[in-house]
Amino acid sequence: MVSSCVSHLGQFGTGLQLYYSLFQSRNLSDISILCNYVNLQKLELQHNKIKDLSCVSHMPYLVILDASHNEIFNFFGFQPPKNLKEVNLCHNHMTKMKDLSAYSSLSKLDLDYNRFSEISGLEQCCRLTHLSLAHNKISRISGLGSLPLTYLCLKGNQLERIEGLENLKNLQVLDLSMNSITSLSGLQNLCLLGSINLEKNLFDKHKRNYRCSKYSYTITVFVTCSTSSDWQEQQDYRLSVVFLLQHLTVLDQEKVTAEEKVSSVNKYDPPLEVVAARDHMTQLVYQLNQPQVLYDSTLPGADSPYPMLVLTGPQGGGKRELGHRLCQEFSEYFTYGICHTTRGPYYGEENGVDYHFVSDEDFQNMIYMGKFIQTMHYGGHRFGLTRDAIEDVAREGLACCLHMELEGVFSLKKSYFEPRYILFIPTQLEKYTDRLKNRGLYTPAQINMAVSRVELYADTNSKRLGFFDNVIPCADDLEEAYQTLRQVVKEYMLLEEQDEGENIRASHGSTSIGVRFFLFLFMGSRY
Ligand SMILES: Nc1ncnc2c1ncn2[C@@H]1O[C@H](COP(=O)(O)OP(=O)(O)OP(=O)(O)O)[C@@H](O)[C@H]1O
Repeated sequence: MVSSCVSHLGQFGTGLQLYYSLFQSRNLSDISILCNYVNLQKLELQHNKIKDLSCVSHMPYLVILDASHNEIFNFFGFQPPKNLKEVNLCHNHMTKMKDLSAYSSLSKLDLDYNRFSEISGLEQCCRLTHLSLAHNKISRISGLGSLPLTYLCLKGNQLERIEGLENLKNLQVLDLSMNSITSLSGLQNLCLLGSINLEKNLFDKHKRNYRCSKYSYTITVFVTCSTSSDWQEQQDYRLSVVFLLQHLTVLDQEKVTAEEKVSSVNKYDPPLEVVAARDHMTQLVYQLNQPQVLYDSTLPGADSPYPMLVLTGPQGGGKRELGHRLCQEFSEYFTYGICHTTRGPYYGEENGVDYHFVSDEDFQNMIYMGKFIQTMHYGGHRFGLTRDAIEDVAREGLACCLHMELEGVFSLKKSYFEPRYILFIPTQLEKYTDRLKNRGLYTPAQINMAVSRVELYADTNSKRLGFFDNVIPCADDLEEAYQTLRQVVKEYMLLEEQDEGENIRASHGSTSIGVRFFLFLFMGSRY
């Protein structure tokens, strides 16, 4: 039978000089006669009843072997042809893989529809770029080491976790559909992955926390059922995968759109502008829903806006202490605007002095009541500046001094207030870290977050010219920073060092007149 096939099919060259041979669907079981065809380079044996491939040992030039849809039990039961590149052994009866290090040219291996329960013996196949093991009985991804795989299909197995892929740096296409996977964890480092199929798995409503490498935010990704018919859940699921795998172009056989990419970033790691715009919009909408109150003390005048000083910088870097000292020294001109927070008071902090300490519920109600100009989440707590806080200061004829994180600054910049923004930036990270540790208030994670945000401030300063009105480096000793701060503030106020006290007091008598004059200078000198 085989010899008649050989004589009829695919023969070129003469006699035993056969390069390409095709024996599809011939009901063949014994192909031992092929031992004589030593020059074969491509052999197609699919849809037969072949059990034994040992004749391949006699084909040193074989490059492509297709023995799919046969009855083979023995995995690679032949001596390695030196140049064997592509092997298809799908739809056979193989159960155990063996060491393939001798098959060093192997680049494509199809083993779908067998009975393998474990991936092994492939680690040394340093040219293997395509591996398909769909519809086997594999329950763990292992044995892939750092293969140069660009394509990996493990569809229809018994996988519960995504693991063992972290070193597949070249992976571009991954099919894990029809398994029992419940979490996306394990996909994080696949930065070249362009196409993934996760259909028909067991993702349910588990919350997963991923650390965003950039600024060490912890974001929560909701992994929802990919087979769910609920549109919103489906959207959340897609966005969370797209966020995790930023090079993705195809997800579950559907093209990933540019809109999805933007939405995923805006959802899970929004740029500061987006956070600020959302916060501003929220506060504005709730304010507009309330009866309008005229806040006359802080309304921008014809010549100048209401003066405010905003001290910003990473947590615990010194801005609060410096601000307090400034308000004490220049108490006739500045006082602190008191923000609201949902965090509990630290030892020594007083309600209504350091913050208004409120519950989450009260804070939320205040948002609904349109009380806030800006709010922000920080370290698991909420912080917010109300219009009343500024108004209380303004009614005393004083300028308002505030401290806040960068997101607050972005948000405040969208309002009609036009403060001076002074950035305090730690210059020695080690000392800044020690300072945070010594305060004894923060967990290691909080310290890491605060320290990692120094870069965010520095980046904002270097990329946005004029975003901060002044930048004051903060070394370990805050004295120098304070002297710079007072100098800066005096320059705003157009005060000369030698006669500052008399000058202002003598010229303007009462505090409020003095302040009004100072306010004019304060804001006017800016433009
Ligand atoms: N309304 C607000 N908007 C944005 N950020 C705010 C607001 N109020 C306070 N913050 C900032 O939130 C961060 C956390 O506030 P918290 O009072 O817990 O800080 P802290 O540990 O006392 O450190 P710091 O000495 O920098 O204030 C600080 O950087 C603070 O300046």
